[in-house]
Amino acid sequence: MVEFDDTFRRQLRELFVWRRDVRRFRGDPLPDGAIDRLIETACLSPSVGLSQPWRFVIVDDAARRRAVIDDFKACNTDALSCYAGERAARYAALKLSGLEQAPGHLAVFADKASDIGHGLGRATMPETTEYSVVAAITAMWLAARADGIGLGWVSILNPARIHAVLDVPDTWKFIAYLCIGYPEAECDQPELEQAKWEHRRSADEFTLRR
Ligand SMILES: Cc1cc2c(cc1C)N(C[C@H](O)[C@H](O)[C@H](O)COP(=O)(O)O)c1[nH]c(=O)[nH]c(=O)c1N2
Repeated sequence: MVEFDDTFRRQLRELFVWRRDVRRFRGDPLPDGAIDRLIETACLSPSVGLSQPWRFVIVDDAARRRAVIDDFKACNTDALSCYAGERAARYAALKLSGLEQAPGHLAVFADKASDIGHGLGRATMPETTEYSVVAAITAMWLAARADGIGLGWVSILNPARIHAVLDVPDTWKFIAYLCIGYPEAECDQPELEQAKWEHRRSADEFTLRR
């Protein structure tokens, strides 16, 4: 039986507070096998029916990385055009990916066709496949931070384009593109909060009692 003491609980709380979405990476590379170890930890996550629908693609190929960066730039330009006035100026000033600097690129997909888990839990809620993959990404995000490694989630991308660039099976649904590396700085406040784009609100605002 494993027990966790107060010191551990305090540190775990600190891990949640200090986990960040990282867009600014130092240039130094990750140790050999670091991404594989994060994937192993992510694979301990809960999944609907134990379906383990997560599929990981470590992207090392320079041409594929370049294609992803180009897609991000195109999508980010489109996104900017949806804002006007002061909000547009604020959006334009945000740094919304570390794709160019991050030593590690990792794409994450959900396999919608896998029969692992024999369909348990998915009949009325097929989207639980994607939820399971997001649960794994969250675990990886925290595990990375515990190792001093930063992770940045990029969703300003065209899923069909990423699918084609990475040449993965049609049944895989694109969930996330992750930049991984050592952060330039540590902070206990989201970067979007520092940039005054949005602020973190209290849990009361999101909690109903019935
Ligand atoms: C599904 C999803 C998708 C994205 C993100 C997150 C998640 C959960 N986030 C990161 C997001 O902006 C960040 O989590 C919040 O601003 C809160 O900051 P911390 O994660 O607490 O640092 C994110 N950030 C970014 O710079 N570019 C992006 O495309 C995205 N996309």
